[in-house]
Amino acid sequence: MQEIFEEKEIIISETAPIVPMKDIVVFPSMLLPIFVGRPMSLKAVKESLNKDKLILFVTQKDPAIETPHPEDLFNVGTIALIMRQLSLPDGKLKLLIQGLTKVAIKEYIQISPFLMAKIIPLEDKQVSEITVETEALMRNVREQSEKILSLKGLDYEDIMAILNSIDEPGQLADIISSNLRFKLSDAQQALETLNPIKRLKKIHELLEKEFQVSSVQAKIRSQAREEMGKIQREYILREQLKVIKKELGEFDEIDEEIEELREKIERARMPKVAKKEALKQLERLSMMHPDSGDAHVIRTYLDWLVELPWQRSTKDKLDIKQAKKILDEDHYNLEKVKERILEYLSVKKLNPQAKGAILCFVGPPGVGKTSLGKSIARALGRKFMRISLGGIRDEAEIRGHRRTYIGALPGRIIQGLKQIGSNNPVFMLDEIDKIGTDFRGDPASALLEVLDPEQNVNFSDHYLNLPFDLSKVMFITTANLIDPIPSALKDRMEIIEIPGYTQEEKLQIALKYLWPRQIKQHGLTEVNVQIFPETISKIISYYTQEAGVRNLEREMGSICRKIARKLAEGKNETFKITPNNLDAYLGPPKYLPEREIEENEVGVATGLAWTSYGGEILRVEATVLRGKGKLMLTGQMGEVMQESAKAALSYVRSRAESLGLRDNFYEHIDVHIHVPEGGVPKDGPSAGITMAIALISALINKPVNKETAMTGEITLRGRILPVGGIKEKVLAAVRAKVKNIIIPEKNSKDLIEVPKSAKKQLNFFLVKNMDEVLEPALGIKINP
Ligand SMILES: Nc1ncnc2c1ncn2[C@@H]1O[C@H](COP(=O)(O)OP(=O)(O)OP(=O)(O)O)[C@@H](O)[C@H]1O
Repeated sequence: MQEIFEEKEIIISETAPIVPMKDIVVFPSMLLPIFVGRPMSLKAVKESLNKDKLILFVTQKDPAIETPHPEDLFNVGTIALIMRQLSLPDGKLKLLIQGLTKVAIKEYIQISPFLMAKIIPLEDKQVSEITVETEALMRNVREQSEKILSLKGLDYEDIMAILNSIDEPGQLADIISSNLRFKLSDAQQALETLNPIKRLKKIHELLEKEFQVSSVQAKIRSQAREEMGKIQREYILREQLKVIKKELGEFDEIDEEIEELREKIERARMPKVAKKEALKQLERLSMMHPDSGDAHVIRTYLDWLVELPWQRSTKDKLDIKQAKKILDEDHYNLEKVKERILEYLSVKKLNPQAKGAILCFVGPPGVGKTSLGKSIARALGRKFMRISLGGIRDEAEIRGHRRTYIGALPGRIIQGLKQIGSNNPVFMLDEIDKIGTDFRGDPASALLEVLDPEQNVNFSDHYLNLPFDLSKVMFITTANLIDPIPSALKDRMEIIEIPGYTQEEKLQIALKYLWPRQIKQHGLTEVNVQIFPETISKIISYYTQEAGVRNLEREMGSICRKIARKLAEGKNETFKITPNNLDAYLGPPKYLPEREIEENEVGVATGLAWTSYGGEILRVEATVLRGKGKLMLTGQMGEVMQESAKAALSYVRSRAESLGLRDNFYEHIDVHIHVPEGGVPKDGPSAGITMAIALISALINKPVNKETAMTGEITLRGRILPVGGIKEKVLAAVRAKVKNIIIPEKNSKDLIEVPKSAKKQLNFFLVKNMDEVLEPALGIKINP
């Protein structure tokens, strides 16, 4: 390269065309090949070739810019001579260039079609003498370069020969910079430093840093190589073993099975502990007789491990508007519940890590608890899984059996997750109010571990004997009644009550959801069959008696089946289902509206009960017989109900005088209280005031107003305490066509839940104590 300078003196003109460089800083002493492809650069090269073959290479501040403007370029670059050029088939040019001198850009005189600038040559400062210090610096720099090049595994001998031959500090710095590809900004800074000693010092620093990075890089590379080597070695050995066994005729299905399991373990993306355990068990399996019982146990265990969705999740859709649309599409009304679900999803959207509360839907059967769960899963884009906990008494149902048991299996939670194949489904646990406890452990406490966000990250199933992360699962529980839910579980859940539907609500649900769904499911259309709202009302009153709509849907299903058959038999007409021809489809009515009492009777009071099937009318009968002060209670009353009857009697005794009874009236009589229907067990304190009224009516021989229904717990002193299920009870009172309803004053807050249409049909008496009940029920007033 020296030769070029000597052959012909090069005069650098005042202007130069510019080629912007994306990823390299060109130094004066560099001889290097360059590819030019951008249109602006090709034009600049053409200009230079037409003139003096000199061209200015300036580096871009940001390599990502495709068409740089002056402000995108550094201000100092290197003028180079194009020594050779070669056109490539793709239109690019390959140049061989020799860096000549640094220049600073004074001003741009042209921007398009290529950049051109006025330039001022920059001279390095003179170094008068090479001091000992400089010499030492130069040696250090050479040594470091050698180390780095060798760490990078490059062929360094030629470069070192050049570096050793240079004794000018500035030139040494440039050659190193051009050969050791520093970061662009560092290399540019070196280019701009005109003091050669300072420049070399800067290079020294950069080399030091580079050395450290290269050492670490080399270490990582060798570790990776070692690791790969180990895996490859094992693989090769195993393959060889296979071949040898095959040659010897020993390779059989067992080895193949082990290999297959090993591959499955590798693919199952288990956490480290689980994988370690799986490989351990696989090793044991490979040493066992394949038909032994133990081998079978291990095989089943490994099958479970490899098929569990350890890391498999579905992606959540958290579009709240869309979720609302889906919930509305699937369910009529239920605004409160939907609102709560949307809030839950919104929190999830803002903070995906949030450990949301566990929702618990409580309500009678057929009110849509399960189908709400399904809608939530649909709205979130998750899978849906449902298991029923009704009647579970054994803890192992939840947590699995230890593997030592014959036929042991994981618990239902792990089973469900395997079945569904993702670790974040919406998981519905039905009938949480019906789990029991006995000598086989306490399933509720195992459930606590499942539901508690603090613990379920490491849920341990006895069968797996390994922690499984349940924290991504969205658990929803359902129950018919709140009270039987174990309180520790209740504390961890957010209870959302879904009370029964009114007649009107049922009608709307039937018209908008159930009927269209049924006709579609049976392959019918609106053309084949028409149903009238009055017909549906008749089905609701005469063919079903429920708080939900499940039986209603079933009855509609049977209508559709009958019509489908007729159509299939060739009857091509439009079937109109009217209240009058309903019998032809569903047979005679199954229920007649609740019996109305013909006239006011002595000793019969109308109470209101709340069962898991909704509200019901409850007639309480009391009779006074000659006797010795005995209290007889019949009609399968539970303990609480019996105590409540005793409290009612004690109240009557304490108010004997005001009621016009003798002080010791009870000494000569027996009292019998009966609650029909005798075959059905009943319990709870809410019939307290009803029993008291029936009793007083029998004692004072005054009939009870048949238009009045009542509910409330009574204390010994006649105070009236609030009771549950007010909405259901009010609805039952409306169905029974009574006019007045007596409820505890403390229950007034629950009336908000009661539909307005129902409230309009009743006179409400909100009472604080028993004395206030006497007037609407018996038409008597007593002094407090
Ligand atoms: N508000 C509603 N809007 C539309 N359909 C409803 C509504 N409520 C209930 N349903 C329908 O009633 C049927 C029964 O509901 P679902 O099976 O969800 O009841 P459930 O409350 O889970 O009962 P269980 O406690 O017995 O499991 C479903 O087909 C459901 O779609």
